[in-house]
Amino acid sequence: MLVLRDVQKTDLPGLKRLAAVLNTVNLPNNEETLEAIIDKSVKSFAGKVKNPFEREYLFVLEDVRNELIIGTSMIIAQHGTYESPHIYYDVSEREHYSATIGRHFRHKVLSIGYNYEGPTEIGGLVVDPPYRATPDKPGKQLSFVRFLFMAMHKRLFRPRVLAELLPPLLPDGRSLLWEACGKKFTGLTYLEADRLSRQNKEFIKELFPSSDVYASLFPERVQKVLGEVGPNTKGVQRMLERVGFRYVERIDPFDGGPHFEANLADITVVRRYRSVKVAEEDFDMEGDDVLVAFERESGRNRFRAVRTMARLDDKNAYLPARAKELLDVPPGAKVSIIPFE
Ligand SMILES: NC(=[NH2+])NCCC[C@H](N)C(=O)O
Repeated sequence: MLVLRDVQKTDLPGLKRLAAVLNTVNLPNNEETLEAIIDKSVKSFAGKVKNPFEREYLFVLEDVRNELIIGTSMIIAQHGTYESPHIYYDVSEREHYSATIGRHFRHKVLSIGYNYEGPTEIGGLVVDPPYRATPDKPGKQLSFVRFLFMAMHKRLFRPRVLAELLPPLLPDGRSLLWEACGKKFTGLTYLEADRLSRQNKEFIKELFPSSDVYASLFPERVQKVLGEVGPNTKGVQRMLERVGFRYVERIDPFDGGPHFEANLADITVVRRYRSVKVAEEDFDMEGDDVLVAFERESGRNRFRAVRTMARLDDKNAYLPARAKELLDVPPGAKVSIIPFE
């Protein structure tokens, strides 16, 4: 069985193993970066980062049979601050018409934009390949646990939630949009720029053209990837759409990956969030597929959640003994629940 929980300092080797097999920007394969992410998350869960909007939470999914970390996901309480704005391209359409020669054009125009009080961002979703597409649905668990956590702590998050989705990339990891645009203004490779942008965004603001860019100037195959997701991200896109996220006509200024957003309060599973007491009796038969979380006030590993069958009435949740054991929750304690369907 699988358990979702807040990352611990002791998870570093587990995360390194995962980062090494995946080699993705979502989980950088670099010890110092991983350490910094863990440290920030531990402080965030413990409330030791004073300003809630500076918190960043890393969830891990652990296979309890072999204690392997098989995936991660993140919540960044606010993406885009005064020191480090969230940068994007607004995608709009502009029409040109000449009466004298009778020509009409519809152009796609990219306009650079900045958010200084940005939305809450969900990201960093990775799953160990052998576990993908298994009946436990680890990817969906890691995605939904963020909605569960945000539903439990709405005041700690912004009213808008953003997901920046990965675009299709070339087999060698380059981006078609970057080759046609960003590279010409920065002199950097996509990988260099992507890495640098995690610490420093000044160079984007200074070097990217501040005026609008007509996408019509790009080769056809570049225009085609604007706002498209890569083949491995199609499932994520569908899942986000099912819970209420929409493409907001914004893309990543480097690679053209689309931005999907929703109001936190409107996300379907957030609306159906419930907080109830754990019943004395075990779960019997009829029930629903849910994600249940139990949170402790103090100590390490404050947050735990599992996917399980459960029956709910007005005040109580009837949980299988195994789920209670994995959550380490006593009868009568309050648990938080969202549907998993
Ligand atoms: N793929 C990238 N690194 N894009 C550049 C940064 C864009 C991102 N929205 C930010 O403001 O942080």
